[in-house]
Amino acid sequence: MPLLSLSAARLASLEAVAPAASGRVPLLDAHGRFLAEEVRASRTLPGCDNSAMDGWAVRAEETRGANRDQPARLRVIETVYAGALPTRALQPGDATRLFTGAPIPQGADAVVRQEAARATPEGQAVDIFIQVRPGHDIRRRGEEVLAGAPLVAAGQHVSAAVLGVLASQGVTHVHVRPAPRVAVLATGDELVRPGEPALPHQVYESNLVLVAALAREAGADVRHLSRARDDEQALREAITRAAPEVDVLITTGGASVGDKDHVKRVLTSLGAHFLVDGVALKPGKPVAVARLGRTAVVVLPGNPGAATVAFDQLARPLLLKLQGVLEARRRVHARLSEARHKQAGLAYLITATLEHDGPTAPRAVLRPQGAGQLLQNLHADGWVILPPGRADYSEGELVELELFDRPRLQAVDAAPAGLEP
Ligand SMILES: Nc1nc2c(c(=O)[nH]1)N[C@H]1C(S)=C(S)[C@@H](COP(=O)(O)OP(=O)(O)OC[C@H]3O[C@@H](n4cnc5c(N)ncnc54)[C@H](O)[C@@H]3O)O[C@H]1N2
Ligand code: MOO
Repeated sequence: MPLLSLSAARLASLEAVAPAASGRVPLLDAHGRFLAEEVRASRTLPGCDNSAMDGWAVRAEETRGANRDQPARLRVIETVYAGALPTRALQPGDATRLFTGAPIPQGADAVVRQEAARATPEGQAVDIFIQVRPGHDIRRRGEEVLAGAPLVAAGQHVSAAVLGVLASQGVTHVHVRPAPRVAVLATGDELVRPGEPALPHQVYESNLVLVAALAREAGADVRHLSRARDDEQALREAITRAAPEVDVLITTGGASVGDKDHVKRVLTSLGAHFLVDGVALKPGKPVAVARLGRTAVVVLPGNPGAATVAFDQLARPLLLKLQGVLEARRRVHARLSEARHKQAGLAYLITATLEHDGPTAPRAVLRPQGAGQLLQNLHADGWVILPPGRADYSEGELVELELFDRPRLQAVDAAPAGLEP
């Protein structure tokens, strides 16, 4: 199979999965999932004009000219707490004592907070020390949202903020799709389990925890972590054990062309159907995506830096699609901090930090890059994308940077045709 371009590989790999059926769950169980439905406001909020402060409801015109030396004296006709209703309308010269959240009585058009007034000892009257305008310290009915307005779109991540909004509407349950079940399998004879002694030629196995955490960040339920030797039989057994239990099996290592790189061969012998086998991408070129029975399989290269890029570009979209979500990262233009030479036929993704140093486009400061390295990923703002078709880039040249932060999320079925995932 020839190397696919990154965008072609993305589209091809998304064919490996379809969104799971959604179910209705209690609000808190939806935390961290993605909404499978649009939620509209069923209530207008606030539901009525109410006080933003503890104080007195007044007729604003009756505070004209009031100050500490010449307060406006008003008669207090009743006290209203949040959750109660006023029973009397304000007539000229009246005020109602009320507390934050209490409904505004008829006839009142402003609130004076209690620090700007003083009640007489018996509480029958109040001296107002400030002049207020109509609307002062009143939260207006509907100023937050009107019944029927869209609140949260399908595909949105259910954060604490989203849950708060839904609860404020009296919602108890929402539709979400279940977390995709994931297994991660690391291969490599040179790998040593963290915690055990490692000689200089040996490597601590770090991809299991790395990939499991990346999968969780994409909403997955990581069920199964395992390791296998670079041995066809051991790999066959490990894959056969893990795959049927999960929606997505992610392997790392043994993906390339070396004598001990058996993963793709073993998958083929088990009947896997490859949708992607190699991408014009660096790092991450050997990545593959296949279907093995009902399980999608993503074969990541063993180099941790390459595994990170390949996961981000192919496994993450696939996990999100299972949850009904299409993610589009924001892109900005930035000036390259240094010249770069690359292989012309490949797209390069290089971690970078953005530095805003003036009125022009920000600088993309490239992190030291190596497919085997991970430190480059710490504190990065995104990937600089150097597309295929060119080999040399000069310092200061404008390039595109894909930001990790605040991607746009949409429901898969709501995505307009032609939007590149
Ligand atoms: N002759 C060629 N050699 C290579 C090619 C090629 O096209 N022709 N491709 C290169 C590319 S690109 C990559 S990326 C690597 C990845 O290949 P593998 O997936 O087969 O990775 P391994 O050989 O198993 O390991 C590579 C490297 O990563 C370390 N590693 C592996 N697993 C882990 C782990 N779980 N935790 C930490 N580190 C791990 C391993 O020790 C190796 O250093 O192949 C190139 N070769
Ligand atoms: O994917 Mo490899 O990391 O390009 O060397």
